Amino acid sequence: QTGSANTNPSDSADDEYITSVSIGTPAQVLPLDFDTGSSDLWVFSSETPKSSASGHVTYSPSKSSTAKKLSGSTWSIEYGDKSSSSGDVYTDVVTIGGFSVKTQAVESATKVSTQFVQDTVISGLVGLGFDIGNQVSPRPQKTWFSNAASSLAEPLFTADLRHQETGSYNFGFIDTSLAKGTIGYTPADGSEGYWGFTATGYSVGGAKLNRNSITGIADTGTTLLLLPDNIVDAYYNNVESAQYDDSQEGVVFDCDEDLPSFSFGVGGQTITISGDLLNLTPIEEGSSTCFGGLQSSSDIGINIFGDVALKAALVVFDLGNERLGWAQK
Ligand SMILES: Cc1nn(C)c(C)c1CC(=O)Nc1ccccn1
Repeated sequence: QTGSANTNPSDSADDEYITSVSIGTPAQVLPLDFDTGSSDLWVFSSETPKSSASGHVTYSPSKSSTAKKLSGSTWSIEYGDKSSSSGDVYTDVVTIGGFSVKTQAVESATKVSTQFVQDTVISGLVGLGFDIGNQVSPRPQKTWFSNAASSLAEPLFTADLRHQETGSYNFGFIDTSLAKGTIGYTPADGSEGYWGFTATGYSVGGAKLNRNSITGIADTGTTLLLLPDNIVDAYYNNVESAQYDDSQEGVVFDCDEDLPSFSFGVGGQTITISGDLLNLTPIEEGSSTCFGGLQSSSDIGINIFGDVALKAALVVFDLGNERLGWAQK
């Protein structure tokens, strides 16, 4: 068996990617953010304070004949950007891309931070990280993919995120036609809950790859490519108008700059992110100053290959072989 779901950028800056997920009987369809950087499936629900839920599509377990309360279970999660949510837990049928998991833990939010309240285009997250990262207490729950893996043709999924166009999450199979290059594989480290890996080197503007390795995570739930200061500086030294903008908390530059590409080596392949993908968006509507897709990870403590990097590749999240595959798109 397999599953295939389309995913769409949430806005003109490709801030997030929205995928429709069916929950319950009859189906309640919610727009969710698939996040390989976390391991909880949580949703805005009938239990979310009305003021917080305003503008969001919500899940009502009481309207689902297959919903069951997981008595005594609660959850609470805080993301790296300090956004957070918490609540209680139901099990229900969850269908993604035509594949159904009958008894999936659906974490219902009774509390959500302002970042989520304001982000009305999504109704929650689908964690696609490793089960060890799940935040349900007292008994941690499995992710949707973990529950699905044993029934899928192959225990893997792929992410094909695109700039301003429809992409896909495929489960149980690899559509190699989505990629231009060969898929290179490298070991994945799931010990922290997310998909950790090491890139073997990098280069700016088509130069030869150096051999400075970068250890980080492949994170569909984070917008940016977040790397150490030395790499960020090496990149923006090639961008004449680049400067750090305190209010934007990142490097900005003139929108009409011709940005260099950024490449990294992984699994014997080279993934090149075009300069266009590294110009994220004007800092404000109509501004001629743009915000960079590559920013510093130095105060985060972890390097994150977020959507800006993932958009350049077809990425295979191979749980069965504990490895990540990358192919140029
Ligand atoms: C770890 C980290 N530090 N900082 C500054 C950022 C932005 C991150 C990544 C992060 O928070 N991603 C996220 C946020 C909400 C939902 C899903 N993923």
